[in-house]
Order: sequence, then structure tokens, then C-alpha cells
Amino acid sequence: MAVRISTPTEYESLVNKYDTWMFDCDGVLWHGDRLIDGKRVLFVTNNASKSRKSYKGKFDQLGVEAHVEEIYGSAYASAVYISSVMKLPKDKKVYVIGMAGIEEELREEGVSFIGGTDPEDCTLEPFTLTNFSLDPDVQAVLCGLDLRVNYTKISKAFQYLTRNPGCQFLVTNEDSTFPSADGLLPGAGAISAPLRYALEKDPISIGKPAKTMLDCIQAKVNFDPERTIMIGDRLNTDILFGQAGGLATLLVLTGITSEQDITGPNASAIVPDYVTQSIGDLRVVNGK
Ligand SMILES: O=C(O)[C@H](O)[C@H](O)COP(=O)(O)O
Ligand SMILES: [Mg+2]
Repeated sequence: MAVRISTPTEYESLVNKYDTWMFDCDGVLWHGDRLIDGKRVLFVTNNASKSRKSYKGKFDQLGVEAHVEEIYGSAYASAVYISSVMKLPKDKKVYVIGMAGIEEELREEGVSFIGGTDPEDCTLEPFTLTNFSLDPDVQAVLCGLDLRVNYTKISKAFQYLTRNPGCQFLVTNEDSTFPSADGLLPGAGAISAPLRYALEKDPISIGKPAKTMLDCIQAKVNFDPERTIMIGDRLNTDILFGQAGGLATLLVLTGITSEQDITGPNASAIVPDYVTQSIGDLRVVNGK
């Protein structure tokens, strides 16, 4: 049963209980506006549209103090997975359905790629195989949130995944939707769905709740899971991610999950340790 926290004393004891605070971003931080002094804070987002460096720019713009090495996005985790776990040979490539964030992280990891923001792929012209030449060096398809997804990108990815032997099907994350400033939009999971349907095959998903994301953080940050809490707005990514990693979990109701998702007859089977309305509630702790 989740503990509903609402009083300054309850917030105070929560803050004293954990040393490392992992914050989800979409639906949590971008409504929240303040961090907790004296604690280690990490930012863990499935949003692959930005690289760690460009997230740093967003944090600066919003006046949130953050350093690049505290930011873990699914684009970064995917690039690390391809270079260090898959160990993609340097002469092989990735076909990308996604945005600049994925491209910047792949470049940073020295992974060659095609597709992504390439104007040739970002077209609404009908796709035909007549003008398509298969690149035999593509050994992975990586699909993430892509605000310019189209039939050409899906068809090229489909060709690589069905015609290049051993080509891996990877997705940065599988969030079904995401909370933009003006309302709900289809998320990365909705971008890769046509490929999953056409291939009748599930991809390897790297972002939350997958352990790959936590492995990526643990490779860089030494933290005690017993003294670590994951704060998020989505039950089947953030809270599952925390639970799988042996972390405490705090659900906020400023993003995807609403009151009726956690109470009443159709309440989810995923139950966080704590629930509060907004990350802003914690500001009572430092009296600011
Ligand atoms: O891919 C998506 O659907 C969105 O980026 C989603 O919002 C994940 O972002 P997070 O809540 O993990 O910051
Ligand atoms: Mg979120």
C-alpha cells in the first residue's frame, strides 16, 4: 500500500531517509522547480529527443542546477549499450528513427549511423524500393521518440531488420504517451509500434524500466540502493524501474498517472512506496 505523504514532518523524514534522489523529467521536473539541498540528485529520463549536453541546456534555461554527469537519458543509455554491451564493430552502422539527441549520443560514443534527421529520410514522399539501396553495414536499428516519423523511416528500418542478417531491433524506451506542456502526445512506444506490428517482433528496450538504464547509471555513479529513491510520474516505467533496482519509489501526480490510476477498483497492480501530488511539495523541507 503506497504511503500518501503530505505533511512537512513526513517530507522531512523522507528526505532524511534517502541520500540519492533519481528524478524522472517529463511530467515530474518540468512542473517542479526546485531541488533539495545536501542530497545527490540524478536525472533519469526516457526522453531520447535530447542528449545529456542538450538537457543540460534545458536545465540551465529552467534555472535547475544540473551537471551533465548527473543526467541519464535513454539516448545516452542506448549509445552506451550499442558501443559497450553490443560492442557494435566500428565498421558497422545503426539505422536511426529518432532525433538529434540520439545522433549526438551515438557520435559521442563513436558509433556510425544513418537515417535520423537526414533530410533524405525526413520526407513525406512515397517510399519505393526501386530507389532504395540496402546498406549491408547496418547491424542495428534504434528507434526513439521522433516528431518527424514517416513511412520512409519505418520502411527503411523494416528492410534492415528483415534483410540484414543479425540486425538488432533496439528502442530507446516504450512510453506510450508523454505529457507535453499543452497536453498528452504519443510517446516513443507509439513510434516503434508500426515496426513491432510489421515485424511481429518485440525490440530490446533500453530505457526505464529496463535494467540497462540502471546499469548505465551504476557504471558511472556509486550509490546505495537502500538509500536511493526514484521519483517519477509513470507507473510502468519510473516506479517499475525503481522497484526492479531495489530502490524506494515516489510517485507524483503531475504527469501521466492520476489519482484514479492508484485508487479505486481499477487501481494498477504497480504500487509505489510513496505518493505525493507534486515534487514541489518537498520544498517545505528546506523551508524554501
Ligand atoms: O519517449 C517518450 O514518450 C517521452 O520521452 C517520455 O515522456 C519519457 O520521458 P520521462 O518521463 O522518462 O522523462
Ligand atoms: Mg515522466
